Amino acid sequence: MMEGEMFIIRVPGSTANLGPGFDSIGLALNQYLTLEVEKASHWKVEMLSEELKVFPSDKTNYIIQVALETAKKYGCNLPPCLIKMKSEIPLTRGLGSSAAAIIAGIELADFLGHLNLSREEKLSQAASMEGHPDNVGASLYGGLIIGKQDGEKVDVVSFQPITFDVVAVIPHEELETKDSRNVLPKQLPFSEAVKAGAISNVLVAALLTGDYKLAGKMMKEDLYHQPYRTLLVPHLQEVEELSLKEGAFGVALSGAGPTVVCFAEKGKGQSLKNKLQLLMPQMDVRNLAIDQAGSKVMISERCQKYHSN
Ligand SMILES: Nc1ncnc2c1ncn2[C@@H]1O[C@H](COP(=O)(O)OP(=O)(O)OP(=O)(O)O)[C@@H](O)[C@H]1O
Ligand SMILES: N[C@@H](CCO)C(=O)O
Repeated sequence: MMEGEMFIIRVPGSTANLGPGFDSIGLALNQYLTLEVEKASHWKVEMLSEELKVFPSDKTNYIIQVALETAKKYGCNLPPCLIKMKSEIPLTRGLGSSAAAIIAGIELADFLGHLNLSREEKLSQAASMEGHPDNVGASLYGGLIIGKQDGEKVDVVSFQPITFDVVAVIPHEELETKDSRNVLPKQLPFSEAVKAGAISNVLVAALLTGDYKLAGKMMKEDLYHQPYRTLLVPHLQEVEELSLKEGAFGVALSGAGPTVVCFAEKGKGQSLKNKLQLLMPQMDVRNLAIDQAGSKVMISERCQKYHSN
């Protein structure tokens, strides 16, 4: 990459768990974190979205830290850059903002450092930073992902295209993932763990065979996390009742919350969104689609030529 040339990294946000797929299932959504990157004399981040202005604009920015750590792991030094960053993903709301930031940092290291990492290598690095593969896997692959992590080893299966609408009901209050994980039990009795695993298995089978009614039933029956987190997310039950009545086939807490995601058959999302927004004016209700592509690095022709040399 030459002085003055620029490349763009675009990473979708995501929703995790879909009810019983705790720490394992992720779905990419069409809200994006976007970085415009060009070489500079020192590291600097310019925030183009108001919400991002809470983050450091120097080398201590999380995305730069992820990039530097990734490059170091592969024995590479990165040249400093100016990053212009904007985001449509609300922060700390359960819509995968931290996972998108991690994927952006890894894509930055991969491109700038000519690392040529495979998607599996990127996922392994991202999941070990985030602690679970659900949101990072969706941000990287797009579509629906189902993953299992053991330290740095991740097994993942991804499915595209997945076609239903997603309506996100986003409260104005933040809920940090670590606080939402603190209310979960350290252990489950064996019989309950077996039941919870079976519910998750049926969810996956129902989603992949298009049996959305059954998928919605499984979302509600989750035993892993939603029963414990309703204490922190009192609106979950109300959103669930209203949206099932208004045509959603399923409702789940989005990741660690506090956002609630409602799933509707293709084409039904807009009217569900309009109805929910009227019923809950205090919430930010968004009609979203599933991102099928995952993270992308887009480069100019000259830059591409340099990069392939
Ligand atoms: N664009 C960004 N730049 C730097 N740091 C970010 C960015 N986006 C998110 N983060 C970091 O991620 C934190 C939010 O992570 P958290 O896991 O609590 O919420 P989330 O990722 O939005 O939700 P969930 O993990 O449930 O989907 C922020 O407080 C910040 O530290
Ligand atoms: N699976 C994670 C997603 C949030 O990072 C959780 O529910 O805590």
